[in-house]
Amino acid sequence: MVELISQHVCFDGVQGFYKQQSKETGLPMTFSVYQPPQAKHKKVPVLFYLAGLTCTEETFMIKGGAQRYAAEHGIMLVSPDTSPRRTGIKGASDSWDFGHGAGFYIDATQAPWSDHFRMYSYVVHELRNTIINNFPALADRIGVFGHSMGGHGALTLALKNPDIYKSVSAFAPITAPSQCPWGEKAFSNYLGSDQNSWLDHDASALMRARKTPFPQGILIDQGLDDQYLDTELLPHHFESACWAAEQPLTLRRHRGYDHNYYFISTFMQDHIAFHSEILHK
Ligand SMILES: N[C@@H](CCC(=O)N[C@@H](CS)C(=O)NCC(=O)O)C(=O)O
Repeated sequence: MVELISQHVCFDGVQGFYKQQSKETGLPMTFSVYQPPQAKHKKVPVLFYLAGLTCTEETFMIKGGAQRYAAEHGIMLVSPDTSPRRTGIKGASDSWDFGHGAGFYIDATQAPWSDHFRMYSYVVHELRNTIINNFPALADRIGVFGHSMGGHGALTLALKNPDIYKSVSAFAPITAPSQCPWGEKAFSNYLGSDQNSWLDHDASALMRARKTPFPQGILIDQGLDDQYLDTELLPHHFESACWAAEQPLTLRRHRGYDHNYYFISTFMQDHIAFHSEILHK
């Protein structure tokens, strides 16, 4: 059962915040949905947005500036929280880049995380079914995008499920988590020390093992003044993986922009248009 927390008219559509008891995480999960005005009369394509470290289901809806463009294109927006909350796991709130607010869109295999930190199955299966069953959503026209940790989530979820996600893009994604401090911290705790298991959640490694998974292209925007560019994000790894996989990639590097939502909102219009063109075909 989906519980409505609040809703607001926005660009003639409806911005809503919801809560649902999750079977995957075993806890109540919050999520947000923007229904464009077209959804009053017909089912519309759906675009999932996965946010970054420390964010919630509100961050993108408040700061991304996406609703105006989603209303123009007739696209529904869905954004989950970035992890289960109030897990009771010791230390889960101690750091900003791991635990609560940092689910990394994977299913943890290691205790004590594995009971609740199941964001991959929650987003790919449970939340998707919730949206299809409770909102005017077209089940076969789903795209995914995200930022930073959520950019990693978008790329890996799409690469693992090209049958589900027809379009994928990202803002400043973590592209090779098995080779950066954020990813190493999360994966060693959630997945354990066997680094082979990490590669199944590493966008660059996944891309290298595929052949043109998204023939209509992938769009990535990256700020060149992003403080995490050379330590955590490493877009050149994904760029060379796409080259090896013959995957068309538009990777735009922007002088002056940093890691935050001022950067994201600047290029939001292009991302919504990119997804709309593929999802409406
Ligand atoms: N350590 C800092 C930075 C965390 C950070 O930059 N998070 C990014 C995602 S990796 C973000 O989107 N923050 C939310 C925001 O800018 O509103 C904090 O806790 O605020």
